[in-house]
Amino acid sequence: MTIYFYKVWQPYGCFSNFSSHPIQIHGTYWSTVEHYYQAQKFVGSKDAAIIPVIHAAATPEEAAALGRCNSRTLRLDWDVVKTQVMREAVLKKFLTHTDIREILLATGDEMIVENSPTDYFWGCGTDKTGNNHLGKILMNVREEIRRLRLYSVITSDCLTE
Ligand SMILES: Nc1nc(O)c(N)c(N[C@@H]2O[C@H](COP(=O)(O)O)[C@@H](O)[C@H]2O)n1
Repeated sequence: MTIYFYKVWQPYGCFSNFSSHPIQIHGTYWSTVEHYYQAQKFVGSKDAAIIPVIHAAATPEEAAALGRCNSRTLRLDWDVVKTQVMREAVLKKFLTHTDIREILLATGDEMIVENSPTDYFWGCGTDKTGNNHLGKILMNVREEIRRLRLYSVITSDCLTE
């Protein structure tokens, strides 16, 4: 059975990048994956001054609005790197937070889909034909964590909180 998620207050809301699960990447804490992802759009761009503003945004909605403002210039390689940026942040989120890691692992091999009515890149869009890249990343991260868990059993290592 396909697992659909979108808003944080709906079933599987912890899979949303807007969920309140902070991450630390390259020594900096980010309130949500969405804060980190939106800020990365401007690394090395002439509008990089917006990065600390996005970092300090009170909500992921505010961070997204800042990052989506059309008058700012995105980094030149954004379309090339954005999927990798997202994967790194989503992996970090599920390695950091034990409770949601267990929820992700408990989905077994089910298909996971971001049920966004508007986004045909990260989600499936209103007619379900979208690319669902966020769902694909979540399934890939699920596999990666299973691999790491197997490795930790073999080596008696631990996944750290
Ligand atoms: N508007 C909105 N509300 C939510 O609750 C969402 N989960 C999303 N989707 C996320 O938006 C991000 C993509 O942003 P850009 O279009 O690249 O600026 C990504 O994190 C989606 O998962 N949108």
